[in-house]
Amino acid sequence: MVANKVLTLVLIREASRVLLGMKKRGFGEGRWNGFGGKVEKGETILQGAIRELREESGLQVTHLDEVGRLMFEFIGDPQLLEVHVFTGTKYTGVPTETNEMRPCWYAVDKIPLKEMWPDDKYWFPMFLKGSKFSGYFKFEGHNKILEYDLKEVEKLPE
Ligand SMILES: Nc1[nH]c(=O)nc2c1ncn2[C@H]1C[C@H](O)[C@@H](COP(=O)(O)OP(=O)(O)OP(=O)(O)O)O1
Ligand SMILES: [Mg+2]
Ligand SMILES: [Mg+2]
Repeated sequence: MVANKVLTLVLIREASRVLLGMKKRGFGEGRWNGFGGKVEKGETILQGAIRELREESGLQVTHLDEVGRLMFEFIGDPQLLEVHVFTGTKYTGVPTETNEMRPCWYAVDKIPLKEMWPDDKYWFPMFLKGSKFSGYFKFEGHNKILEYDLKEVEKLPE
């Protein structure tokens, strides 16, 4: 058995806009996404989310809410990605471009779904209306979803 790779994804939200970043390098390069990355040894998943947000956007938060749990399988890779999606509305600092991300606010009705991971078009609407969601996506390469399962949930799995 291979342990899942645990990742975070943070979406900072205001009433009518969401902060996204253009990923400049590495996994998901060239796509708009939330901020996040690998959870490191010795930190909780929430601490990892807060740290990655600061490292990649310059924003500081003390609190985030977990709103989504997404599992990704890539054909040929036995390791599943377990992505914990968080959101927050209160922050300090100014979004700042980093080596990894170029931040930009997007109006909630102008989310650039065609330039995001293909799964986002399924779950982003759930996120925007304030629901919690849990999903699984099976990818062939980075562009093609072979199958998926997604539902709104009252409570995220443990
Ligand atoms: N299918 C998918 N849909 C999506 O919306 N976000 C995804 C995704 N698959 C991965 N992600 C997110 C999760 C996480 O925020 C990011 C991948 O982590 P990163 O490569 O950014 O890790 P790090 O920021 O730790 O990078 P390094 O510090 O360079 O190792 O992409
Ligand atoms: Mg990252
Ligand atoms: Mg990292």
